[in-house]
Amino acid sequence: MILDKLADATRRRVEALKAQTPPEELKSRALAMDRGAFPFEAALRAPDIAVICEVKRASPSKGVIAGEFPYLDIARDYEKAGADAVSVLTEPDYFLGHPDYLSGIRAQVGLPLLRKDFILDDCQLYESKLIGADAVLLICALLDTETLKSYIGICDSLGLSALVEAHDAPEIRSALAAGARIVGVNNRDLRTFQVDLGNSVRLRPLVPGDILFVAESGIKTAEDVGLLRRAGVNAVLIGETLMRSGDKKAALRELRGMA
Ligand SMILES: O=C(O)c1ccccc1NCC(=O)[C@H](O)[C@H](O)COP(=O)(O)O
Repeated sequence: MILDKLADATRRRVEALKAQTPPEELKSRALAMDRGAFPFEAALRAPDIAVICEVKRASPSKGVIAGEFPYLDIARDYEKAGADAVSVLTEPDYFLGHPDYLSGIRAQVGLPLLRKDFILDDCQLYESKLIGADAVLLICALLDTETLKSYIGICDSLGLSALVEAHDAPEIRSALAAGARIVGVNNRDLRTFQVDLGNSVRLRPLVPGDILFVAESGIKTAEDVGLLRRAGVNAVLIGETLMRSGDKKAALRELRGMA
């Protein structure tokens, strides 16, 4: 299954990161940074459904999405188009991402930034803070409840928000037991790559109203966003649809049903 391959590749990157910089040094440098005021969470509490726009070059399900990849222009276009936050894929092996994409975007874009990667070790949380992330993705299928809880605690100490991703009811229960303040439901089944927006709609009632709910993956039209808005979703995370659009502003207006 793809998650096993992603986890194996991540473990190799974690070893390389630790060989490059001792974990204690990563930790002390990250903790010395300003903690901030959790801008990612604030952005998701928008009056209408918030849109997190993703900078995504390739994916395991779709292969290369963007042959040309002017990631700074893409992120700046998202900001000009009225995105609420930007998600940046930094995973190099299957998504052709890089941590430098996030730090480069941080230098030029004022929106809250989500680091989209596969976190398996606390040193990646410190690294995420150091490269300029405001939020990280924690995936229930990769982390047990105790580890999620511990990582959310580290995120809190750094001023990072944690988007805790679930795909089914047991994973939602694990996310909530770990203290997640933002739960993301992935509409893509990572075993089959089948997308079903009904997954977010069905799981929405399991998450209390004071916890932010993000619907992730496979969102293509204003009708999709409307369905999720009516289901009480706080935010949508959209990658491929926006990446394939030449006019980000028009695409975002269209998705929000404002065209
Ligand atoms: O996108 C994939 O193929 C994928 C495969 C395995 C693990 C994660 C994957 N995607 C990460 C994401 O969460 C999406 O990039 C994000 O939700 C946006 O999805 P989309 O709008 O469908 O590009």
